[in-house]
Amino acid sequence: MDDPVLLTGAGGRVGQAILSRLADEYDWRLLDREPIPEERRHGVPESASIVADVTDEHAVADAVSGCGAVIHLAGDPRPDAPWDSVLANNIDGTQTVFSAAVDAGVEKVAFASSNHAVGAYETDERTPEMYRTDDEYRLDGTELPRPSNLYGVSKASGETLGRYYHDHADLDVVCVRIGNLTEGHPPREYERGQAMWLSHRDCARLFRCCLEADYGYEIVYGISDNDRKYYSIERAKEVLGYEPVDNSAEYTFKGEPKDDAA
Ligand SMILES: NC(=O)C1=CN([C@@H]2O[C@H](COP(=O)(O)OP(=O)(O)OC[C@H]3O[C@@H](n4cnc5c(N)ncnc54)[C@H](O)[C@@H]3O)[C@@H](O)[C@H]2O)C=CC1
Ligand SMILES: O=C1O[C@H](COP(=O)(O)O)[C@@H](O)[C@H](O)[C@H]1O
Repeated sequence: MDDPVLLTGAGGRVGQAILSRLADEYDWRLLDREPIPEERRHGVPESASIVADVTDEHAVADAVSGCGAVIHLAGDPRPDAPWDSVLANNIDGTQTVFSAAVDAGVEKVAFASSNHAVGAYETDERTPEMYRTDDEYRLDGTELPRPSNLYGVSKASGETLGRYYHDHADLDVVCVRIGNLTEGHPPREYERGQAMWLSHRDCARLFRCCLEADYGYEIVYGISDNDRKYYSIERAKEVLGYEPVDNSAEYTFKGEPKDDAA
C-alpha cells in the first residue's frame, strides 16, 4: 500500500500495537478523539494526527481524502458498554467511516470487529471444554453472528455495514474478529482469554496483511496461533497470508514464559 493509510482509534491499545511496529512501513494518517501525545505517534508528525470524532462526517471526509486504505479501530471497546454509546461510537461512527471511504475512492477498509460478535456460541454445554487444547470445536467466520452483549451487536452491525459497502460500492472490506489483545503475555489465569489471545506482534502482522492482501469481503479471526483455540485462523492464513508467531501455550496458566519457569 503506497497511498496514505488512515488509522482511526490510533491512540488506543490496538492502535498502538499496530503503529509501534509498522510506523515506518506506511504513510500514516492518525485519527482519534483524544490528542495523541508525541511518544504515541511513533514518528508520525503532529500534522498527520487529526483530533476528531468518527461520527463527524466532515472531519472524517477530510481525514480520509487521498488515502488508499483505512484501519478502523475507533469505538467503545467495553463489552458492557451501554446502547447509546455503541449506537453512536460503534454503529454511527463505523457507517460514517465506510461511507467517507467510498466517497474518497479508498481501496480497502480493515474493520476491528470482536469475539463478542459471536460470544453466544460459548454455551453452557460447550464451555469450558471448548477453551481447551483437545477440543476440536471451531468457529471459522462463516457462521452467523451470535452477540454476547450490545457491544457485540454493534460489532456485528459493523460487519454488515462492511458487507453493504462491499456489495454496493465495491469497497474491499476485511472484518477482523479480534480476540483478547494483551502485551507481553496472554491473559493471566483466564482460559477463555488464553484461547483467543492476540499478541501485540501478531496483531501488527495481521493488520499488515489486511493492508497488503487482495480480497473482496472477508471475516477472519484475529488471534495468535494458540494451542487452545476455538476460532479457526485458516481463512486469515489462506486469504491474507497471516503468519502468527505467538502461542499462549508457550506461557504458564499464570502468564509466565515457560522457558523462565523451567
Ligand atoms: N483490545 C481488545 O482486545 C479488542 C479490541 N477490539 C476492538 O478494537 C478497537 C480498538 O480497541 P482498543 O484499542 O482495545 O480500545 P481503546 O479504548 O484502547 O482505544 C480506542 C481508541 O478509540 C478512540 N475513540 C473511541 N471512540 C471514538 C470516537 N467516537 N471517535 C474517535 N475516536 C474514538 C479512543 O479515544 C481510543 O484512543 C475497538 O473497536 C474494539 O472494539 C475488539 C476485540 C478485542
Ligand atoms: O472486544 C473485546 O474483547 C476483549 C476480550 O473480551 P473479554 O470479555 O474476555 O474481556 C476485551 O478485553 C476488549 O475490551 C473488547 O474490546
